[in-house]
Amino acid sequence: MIDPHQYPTALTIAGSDSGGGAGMQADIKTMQACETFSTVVVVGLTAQNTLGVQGAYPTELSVIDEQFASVMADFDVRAAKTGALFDRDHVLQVAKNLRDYNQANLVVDPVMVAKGGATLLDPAGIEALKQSLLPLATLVTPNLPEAELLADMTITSRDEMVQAAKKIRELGVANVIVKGGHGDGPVIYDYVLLADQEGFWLEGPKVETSSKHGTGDTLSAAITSFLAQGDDLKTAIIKGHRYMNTIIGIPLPLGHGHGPLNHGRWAGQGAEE
Ligand SMILES: Nc1ncnc2c1ncn2[C@@H]1O[C@H](COP(=O)(O)OP(=O)(O)OP(=O)(O)O)[C@@H](O)[C@H]1O
Ligand SMILES: Cc1ncc(CO)c(N)n1
Repeated sequence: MIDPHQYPTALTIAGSDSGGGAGMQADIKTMQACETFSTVVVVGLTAQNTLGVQGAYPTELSVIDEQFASVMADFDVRAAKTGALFDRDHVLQVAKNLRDYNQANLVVDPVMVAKGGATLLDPAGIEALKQSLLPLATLVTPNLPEAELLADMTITSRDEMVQAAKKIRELGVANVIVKGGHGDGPVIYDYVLLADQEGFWLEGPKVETSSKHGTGDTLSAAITSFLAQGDDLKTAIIKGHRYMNTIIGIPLPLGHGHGPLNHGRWAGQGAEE
C-alpha cells in the first residue's frame, strides 16, 4: 500500500461517460484503485449508458487550453493518458498542449468506437492522431479494429497482430500493445512490442461476461498509474494487465447492456505479490 499522502499525480485527457463505466470515469476510478491521484482534462461530454451513446458534445477548444493550464500550474503530472478525442481539432489542441508542457510518460488509447458502435473519433481525427499525437506517445494501446486502421491491414491471426504492431511503430511511437479482447477463443492474447524490439504476449482466460464497458480505458489508465509511480514501462504494462484480469472476473451487474467493471475490487500494490 502506498501512503495516500504520497500518491503521485497522473492526468487523464478524455471524454465523460454519464453511465460512469468508461471514459474519464473509468480512468479516475482505476487510478484511485491503483493508488494514483487523477487530474482531468475533459475533451467532451457524452450522454451515454450501458446500452450506447445517445449524444456527444466536444468541449470548446479554448477550454482545453484552460484546463491544461490549471492542472499544470499546480500539479507535478508524472504520467498522462488520452481517451476519446472526437475530431481533428480536438486531437490537435491536445497534442499542442502535450508538446507545450513537454509531458513525459504519455499513453495514447486511440479510442475510435464505443462498444455499442458509436463513433468517438472521426476519420480526420484518426489521421491527426497518427500524425500529431503518436509521435509524442510513450505507448499506444489499440484494440484489434483500431490496430487494423492504424496499421492499414486486416488482422485475423496472432502473426498479423505482431505485423500490425511493427507497422504501428513506424508511425513514430516506440511501444505498442495490440489488445486482443475482441478476438475469439477461450484465451485472450494481448501483444506487446517494446522499443528495444522485445515482443511478448500477455494472456489470460476469456471471462464470459457482459460487464466489459470501458475495458480499454481501464487497462490504459492502470498502466498510466504505474508509470506515474515510477515503474518502468514493461513492469507498468504487466501490473496493468494483472489489475485488468483481476477486476474483469468480479462483474458488476448494472445497466441493461454492456455493464461496467468493478474498478475498486483491488487490494492495491500488495494484491499482486
Ligand atoms: N472477456 C474478457 N476476458 C478477459 N480479459 C478481457 C476480456 N475482454 C477484454 N479483456 C482485456 O481487457 C483489455 C482491453 O481489451 P479490449 O480489446 O476489450 O479493449 P477495448 O476494445 O479498447 O475496450 P473498450 O472499447 O470497451 O474500452 C485487454 O487487456 C484484454 O485482454
Ligand atoms: C467517453 C468515452 N470514452 C471512451 C469510451 C470507450 O470505452 C467510451 N465508451 N466513452
